[in-house]
Amino acid sequence: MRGLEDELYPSTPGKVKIDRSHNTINRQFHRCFASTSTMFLWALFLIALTASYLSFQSFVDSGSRYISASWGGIQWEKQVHMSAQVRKENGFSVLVTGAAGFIGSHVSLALKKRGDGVVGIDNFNSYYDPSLKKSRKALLADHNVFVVEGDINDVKLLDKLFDVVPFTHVMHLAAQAGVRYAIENPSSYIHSNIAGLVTLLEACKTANPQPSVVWASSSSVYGLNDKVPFSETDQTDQPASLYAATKKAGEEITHTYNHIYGLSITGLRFFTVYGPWGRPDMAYFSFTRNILQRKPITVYRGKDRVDLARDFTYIDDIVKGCLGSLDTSGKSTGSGGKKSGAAPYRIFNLGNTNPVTVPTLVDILERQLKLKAKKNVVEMPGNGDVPFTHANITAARLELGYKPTTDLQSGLKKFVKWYLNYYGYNSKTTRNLLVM
Ligand SMILES: O=C(O)[C@H]1O[C@H](OP(=O)(O)OP(=O)(O)OC[C@H]2O[C@@H](n3ccc(=O)[nH]c3=O)[C@H](O)[C@@H]2O)[C@H](O)[C@@H](O)[C@H]1O
Repeated sequence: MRGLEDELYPSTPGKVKIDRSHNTINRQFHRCFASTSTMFLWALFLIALTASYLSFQSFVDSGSRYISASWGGIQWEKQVHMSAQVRKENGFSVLVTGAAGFIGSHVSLALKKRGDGVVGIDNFNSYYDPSLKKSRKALLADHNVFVVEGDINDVKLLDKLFDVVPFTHVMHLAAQAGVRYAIENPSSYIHSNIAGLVTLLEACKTANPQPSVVWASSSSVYGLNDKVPFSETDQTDQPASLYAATKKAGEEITHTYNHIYGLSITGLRFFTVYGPWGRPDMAYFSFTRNILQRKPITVYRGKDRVDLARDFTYIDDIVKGCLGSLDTSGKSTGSGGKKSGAAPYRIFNLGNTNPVTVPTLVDILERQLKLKAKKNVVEMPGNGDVPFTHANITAARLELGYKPTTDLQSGLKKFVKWYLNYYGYNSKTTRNLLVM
């Protein structure tokens, strides 16, 4: 008699026995029934296999975008405490979101250096090379800044952090950045820039004491505005990208939390920030990489062959603007989720006030790298870009003491120096590369 295992597998070809007994019909019926149930079992097995493969894939995908690292425990709390320790009179304890990001890591370091307590949070997503984020985290760890691996959408984590540390300020820099990537992955902008923002504001509103919040808006909110330079009072109701729309929505959402709960809010409209430890997705960074690797770069051009221009702003100037914002933010007025008076609501441009065209950016890089770029000049695709940006910084100058001091040439020099060093273009190799 064949066992269940035998029924699951077909007989060896060429070895099928012919059944000649008088019970043939009965046996054939059984055999037929057995082969149907075999097929059914196989089908079930395949469905289960496919389902587990798909769920494993989605686990891997989501895991690589939002690494859900574990947090909590005595040791973890100790690290958070240590990192939040204030080392000067009237210093702040600041929660920096997006601390392993470009601007976040620079701001965290500057705060720590002047004696404020800093705790970072970052989800280390894979929008660009997470190893660069890990290196920034390591750099911060060398300066006693602890970066918690977690997502700002994690309510329990935020509650825990506010439990452990009575943060005086939140510097909210975590976001899905990038103007053109929104075409590819719109939901990531909603996840970080809308849902994440609301989750964070909920935690801030409930915290006791309520922290003052300074957060990253963007020059992109000016969208199709053509009145130059861009002032904070200009219209911002014509965003050109989903990224810009989520940042504009952020300005409205933060206003609501200021109005209802008395949270002190300062929104900073950053203008194309660049510098060492920068973002690989941005033009100055990817142009440098491609030029060094002798790969072509694509230079976008506006209608009627007009060059695109940006008010490129150096990271150190932006850091000063962020610190100035924290220093002047004023207090939140609410407690236990209730407002007890009006709190400041402010928005500032942080730009350089000196727009430079993209071809000029390329010229500067060519000179500094001593290499010629292979340029493909194409018309700007309609995927969210705007033709130019130019900041009016009067308000920031008056209220924050903001005064940018680094022009594009000097800033790029520092960036290129960092880039060559970080990516191991040692002096010998670099000398080989520095041939026009
Ligand atoms: O101020 C902001 O709020 C935003 O600044 C930044 O956006 P952008 O000003 O668009 O910077 P970036 O991508 O470096 O492109 C610069 C120029 O190069 C052109 N560009 C770009 C890529 C390319 O391959 N070719 C090209 O010509 C391109 O057409 C553009 O003219 C941040 O990424 C964004 O997160 C947000 O913070």
